[in-house]
Order: sequence, then structure tokens, then C-alpha cells
Amino acid sequence: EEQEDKVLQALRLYLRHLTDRLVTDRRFQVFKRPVDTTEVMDYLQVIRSPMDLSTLQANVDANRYSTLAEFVLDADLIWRNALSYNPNINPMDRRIRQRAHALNDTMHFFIRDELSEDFERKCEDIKASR
Ligand SMILES: COC(=O)[C@H](Cc1ccco1)c1ccncc1
Repeated sequence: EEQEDKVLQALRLYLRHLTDRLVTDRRFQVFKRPVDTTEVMDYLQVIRSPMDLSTLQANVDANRYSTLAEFVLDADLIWRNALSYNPNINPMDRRIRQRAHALNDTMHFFIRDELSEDFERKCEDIKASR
């Protein structure tokens, strides 16, 4: 239905705007591209579902998300994977965990501040009706 596609287009626009701000934040450059699994040999043994900001952007542009909740499931993988793979108390692990928490906090602050519950409910209702 025409009106419904306008809602999904608005969601896509918002998710693109949100992801663009995360991708350009210098704290989050380490999350910008997939972890190089030829370099980090055991990464796929530890992390079952890799995710990064460029893949998230590509998914948004490919209409992969019909609700905010679907987007958040993938976006949360980015910082959760970083906490799982880098658990130690050495300075490098500590720094990426701080950045992972900052990514989580920043993303959810933007969403709470900018997206209405009514809008997300409309997206969920469209998804349920299809
Ligand atoms: C999301 O990025 C990561 O999880 C890698 C894992 C990694 C470990 C060794 C090489 O790469 C990372 C990169 C930079 N600083 C810490 C960890």
C-alpha cells in the first residue's frame, strides 16, 4: 500500500542518517569494516555472527530492515562481539570495550531522542500485516 511504503522509506532514511553519524565518529572507526578473519585467525571460532557499520549501512540500503527492532538486533552485534572477543584487562582490550559501550550508549541515546514509539509501532504493524 502506498502509505505503508512511505513509512518504510522514512525508516530507511532515519536508519541511514543514524548509521552515517556512527560511521563518521572517530571513536567507532574500529567498527567501520569487518574484522579481517585472514589476520585474526580465530575470530570466527569465537564470534558466530560478525557485524560492522559498513555492512549495517549496506543492509539498510538493501531494505533489509522493516522495523527498528530488526536493525537494532544487527547493530547490537557490533558492540557485543567486541566485548566477547576482547575480554582481557590489557590496554588494547580495555580501549575497544570502552568504545563498544560508547557505541551502544550513543546509538540508543540517538534512537530514544529521535524516534517516536508511535513510528516504530507503525512499522511493526505493517510487518505483522504482511
Ligand atoms: C572490532 O574489532 C575487533 O574486535 C578487533 C579484533 C582484533 C584483535 C587483534 C586484531 O584484531 C580489534 C581491533 C582493534 N583493537 C582491538 C580489537
